[in-house]
Amino acid sequence: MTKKILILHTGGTISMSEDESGKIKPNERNPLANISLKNKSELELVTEEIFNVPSPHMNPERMLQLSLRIRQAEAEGFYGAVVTHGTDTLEETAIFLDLTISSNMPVVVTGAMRSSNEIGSDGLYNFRTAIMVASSKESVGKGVVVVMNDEIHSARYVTKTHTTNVATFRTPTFGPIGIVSEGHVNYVQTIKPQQHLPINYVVDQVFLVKAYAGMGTELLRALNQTATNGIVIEALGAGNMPPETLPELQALVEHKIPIVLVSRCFNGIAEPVYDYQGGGVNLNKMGIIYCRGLNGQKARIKLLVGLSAGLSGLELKKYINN
Ligand SMILES: NC(=O)C[C@H](N)C(=O)O
Repeated sequence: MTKKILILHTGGTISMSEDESGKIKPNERNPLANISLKNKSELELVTEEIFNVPSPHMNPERMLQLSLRIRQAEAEGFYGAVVTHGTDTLEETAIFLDLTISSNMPVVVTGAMRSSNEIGSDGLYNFRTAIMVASSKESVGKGVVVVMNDEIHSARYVTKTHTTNVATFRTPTFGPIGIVSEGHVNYVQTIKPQQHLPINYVVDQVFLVKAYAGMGTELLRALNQTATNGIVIEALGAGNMPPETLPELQALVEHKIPIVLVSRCFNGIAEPVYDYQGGGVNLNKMGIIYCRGLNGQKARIKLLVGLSAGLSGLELKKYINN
């Protein structure tokens, strides 16, 4: 039976090319139109250019538009979906889709580090591999995955780790969930299921701040406003903050602005472990929410999705904790 795969192009280097001076620019015609597949007769590719933007131009409204299109695709009989995307914010869009699409349909996000006409361009290759993964029966029920450089990563934990290397996408702490080799899709691990919130609207004013040695109250005070819906802090080590920040953190908690804490460390999980002034035990008692295993930019998307679904108080805490 022919499998229908929805291809959603959003832009990024995968759709760009290099000019004579070596500058990378968007194209009128998407270079991925030239794809050739081994099992073409078994697949029907339906292509839509939903956006044509570099990924620093992505935002939660566009992520929502993508999510809504994919949710509709299942009802239209699609077997799977492939999203091509710029790599700079790919991990944010991927987790947004993962948190907001509740179906078992395979959804694969991919991109490229080299534009279409550069030597060693990885765009067409990643695109073809992504289609292979999206059409594999092994991918059903795996949630949203990111496929780059022959690796399959969960949308939840994958992150961009290098500015230019084609092996930039990595999953710190947990590793990839699978690989593609010799045309075969191999999953090697499954990750914990999570709650899906199929939202239809997104809130704004959710901020991300990084902690540093000697941090004071200035940045946090600037965010202590009625318009602020939530704050994610990339805290120190296992989840600690400099003591000088405590009065302003307390003021934010009193103003009922949700504060979510992750670690600024590349590996590991933030947890309330240390019982000193500014240590995690203190922060947890104050009502600051710990988010396990996500990096700052992903925790921000999770907080934004939770708030957009109308969660607050204990419900929000439970959602973020899991
Ligand atoms: N490799 C890439 O796709 C980077 C590009 N700046 C983008 O995110 O759109």
